Amino acid sequence: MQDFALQVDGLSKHFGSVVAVDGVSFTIARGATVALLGGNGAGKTTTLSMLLGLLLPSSGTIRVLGEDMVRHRYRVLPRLNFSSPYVDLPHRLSARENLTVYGHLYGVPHLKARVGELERALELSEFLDRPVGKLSAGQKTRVALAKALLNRPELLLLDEPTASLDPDTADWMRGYLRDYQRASGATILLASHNMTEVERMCDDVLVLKGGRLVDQGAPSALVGEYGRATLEEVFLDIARDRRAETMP
Ligand SMILES: Nc1ncnc2c1ncn2[C@@H]1O[C@H](COP(=O)(O)OP(=O)(O)OP(=O)(O)O)[C@@H](O)[C@H]1O
Repeated sequence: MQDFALQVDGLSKHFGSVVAVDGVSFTIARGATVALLGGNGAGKTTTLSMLLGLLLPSSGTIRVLGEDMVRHRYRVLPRLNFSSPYVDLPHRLSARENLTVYGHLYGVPHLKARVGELERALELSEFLDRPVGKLSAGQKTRVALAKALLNRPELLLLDEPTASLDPDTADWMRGYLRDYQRASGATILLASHNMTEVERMCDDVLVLKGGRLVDQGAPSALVGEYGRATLEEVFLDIARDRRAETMP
């Protein structure tokens, strides 16, 4: 039997009359790197929030690392982590204090050494002792990624992980995440609007539109299926409902 990091079945989320996620089902094998794609308002952040146990689904089931997320999320939460530009770290605490507080919350052993490891790996030294509220957007993103890696998660959920990074730092960060994934065997699910990033990092993509899963597959397979040269063009076809015109 295949070992899944994520098994999602019939997942929906309604906010009053707004249907943010509408009957989404997918599985992600352990060790895969998968992208959640979709235009603004497609339901990516809502889906990630449900996978993290931050939002309760209106219906459907989620199994994370084999555990039912609604009934047993406390069993599985120590084994995953996330970063999101929409979740701020406490502003008055320095980056080091933030990492230390979160490290204690996650019960990270040898915490000082782990923060030191991440400081070196993610090159945080220059701003580690500054208040997070005073950091640039890109520096905050790096601290948020360090926070997400503190407990060496088996499942890493990343919402636009490189959105505020300059192209050089973004490229380096992608390399770091790929190395982490290879060394640890972790599974990564990332929401991104950067198609080049997705083509470089991801084994598979899940495409959401209006809360529904409208397509999925390996980036190269989708590019071939749509008769396009890049994933960016596939994305535009899906966003603009051009699939029928491009398919034989
Ligand atoms: N708490 C809420 N109350 C009402 N509607 C909500 C709430 N959260 C999300 N929505 C709506 O649900 C839909 C999906 O939003 P979501 O944030 O998941 O989209 P997204 O794919 O992450 O978009 P983006 O790329 O713009 O970040 C949107 O129409 C949004 O307005």
